[in-house]
Amino acid sequence: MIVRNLEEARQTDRLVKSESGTWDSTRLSLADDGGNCSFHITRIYAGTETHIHYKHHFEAVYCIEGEGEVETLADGKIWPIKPGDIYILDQHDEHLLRAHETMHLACVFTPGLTGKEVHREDGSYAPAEVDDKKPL
Ligand SMILES: CC(=O)NCC[C@H](N)C(=O)O
Repeated sequence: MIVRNLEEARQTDRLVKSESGTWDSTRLSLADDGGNCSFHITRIYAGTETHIHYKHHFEAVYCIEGEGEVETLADGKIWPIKPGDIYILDQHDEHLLRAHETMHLACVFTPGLTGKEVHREDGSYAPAEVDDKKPL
């Protein structure tokens, strides 16, 4: 059993600030907890746009607070996002995330992030390392 608290986690290195200056994210659960996922509370700052393209991860994003939109680049479609909405990047969809107000999002990544990833220029995180010492 593991119990953590958001405000306490924000006082530790679980709080990560983006190099782009457009978001921060508190990694409440990471891959080393043992599940094949990680769980984050992410704040997307008001008035910003972030280019994201998770080529190696599946991500589900639930909006708790704040409004914005996602533009999927393959089709130019704009998806308004408000509290209560979930968007699911089931196709590794390349997108722009725009926040009209600061958005508070609960994000689940599969496979889970280790916490050391940085957003690369193409908007992705590197693939999870294969643990080849793990028994099959
Ligand atoms: C919604 C989204 O993917 N924002 C970027 C940050 C990401 N949630 C993370 O925690 O690394």
